[in-house]
Amino acid sequence: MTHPQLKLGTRGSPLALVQANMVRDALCTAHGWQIDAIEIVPIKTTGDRVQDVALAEIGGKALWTKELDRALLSGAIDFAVHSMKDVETVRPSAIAIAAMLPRADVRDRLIGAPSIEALRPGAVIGTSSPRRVAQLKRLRPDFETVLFRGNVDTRLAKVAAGEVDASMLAAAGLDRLGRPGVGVGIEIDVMLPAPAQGAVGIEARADDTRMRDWLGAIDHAATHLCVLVERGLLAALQADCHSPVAALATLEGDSIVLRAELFAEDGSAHVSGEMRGAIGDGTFADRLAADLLARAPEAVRRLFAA
Ligand SMILES: NCc1[nH]cc(CCC(=O)O)c1CC(=O)O
Repeated sequence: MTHPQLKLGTRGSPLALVQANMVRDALCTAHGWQIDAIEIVPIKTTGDRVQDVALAEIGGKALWTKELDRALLSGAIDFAVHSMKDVETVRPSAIAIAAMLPRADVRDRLIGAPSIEALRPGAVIGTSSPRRVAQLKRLRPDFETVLFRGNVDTRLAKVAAGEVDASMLAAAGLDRLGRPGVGVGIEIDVMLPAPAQGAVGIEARADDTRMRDWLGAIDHAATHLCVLVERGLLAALQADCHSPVAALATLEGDSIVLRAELFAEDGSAHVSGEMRGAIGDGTFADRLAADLLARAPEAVRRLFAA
C-alpha cells in the first residue's frame, strides 16, 4: 500500500511528543496509512530554551511557535502540532489552523493539597501563569506565589520536594502524560481555565490544500469552533497567554456560550461576563470583550489595550 511521507514538527517536551503521537495515530488511522507515513520532528523553541525568567519579561510573542513556523514555511516540515493555549492569536497569513483534536478536560488541577481552602495561611504556590496567580489571590489573598517553570515532571518533583506548598497544572497535560490521578480538579466555577486550554491544534501551510484536506478528516468541529471563539476574545482584548484572562466556550444546542473573566494581576479586582452566540457568529466574542472592558474596574482595564 502506498502512503505519503510527511514530516510533523513539534516541540520536544514530553507533553508535546505525546500530542504529536496522538496526531500521527489519528491521521494514520483516518487514512489507512502505516505509522511510518509520518516522521515526528522535534524542534526547540525559544520558550523551551528560556527556563529561568518570566516569559512575559523576555517579551515578544511566538515563543512557542516561531521556530516551528519557520520550519513549516521553509518546507522542512509539512505540518505542526501545538497546544493551542500557547499559540498567539495573530498568526502568519501563510499558516492555517487546519484541525484540532477533541478537547481534553479543560480544568486546572491543584497539586499538593486536597483543596484550595485546605492550604495553610500564607501558603506558597508555584506557578508562572499570571491568570492562575490572579485567580488564586482572588480566592486567597494570603497566598504567596513564586515563579515556576519547567515541564510537568519538573514541577511535580518540586512540589514533592516541598519547595512550594502547591502548584497548579492543566488537567489535560497531566492526563495526556498518563497521570490522571495526580492532583485535584478545580471546578470551572471556581477557576475558569485559560482560553484554548486542553486543545491540541494542527497547522499547515495555507496553500497546501492536500495537507489541509488530510487534516480535515481528523478535525473535531466542536473543539475547533469553541477554541476559535476563545481566541477571538483574546484577540479583541489584544491579550495573549501571559494576560490574566480566563475564558471558556461551550456548545449548547445550536449556540455557543462564552464565559470570560479578566483580573488585576494581584486578583484584587476582576470582571466577569457571559454571552451566547449563534454558531458562525464571528462577532459575539468581540461584543463580550467590549462589554467586559466597559464594566472593568480601572485596575483591570489598564492591562488591556483597546
Ligand atoms: N503554558 C504551558 C502549557 N501549555 C499547555 C499546557 C497543558 C495542556 C493544555 O492546556 O492543553 C501547559 C501546561 C499547563 O498549563 O499546565
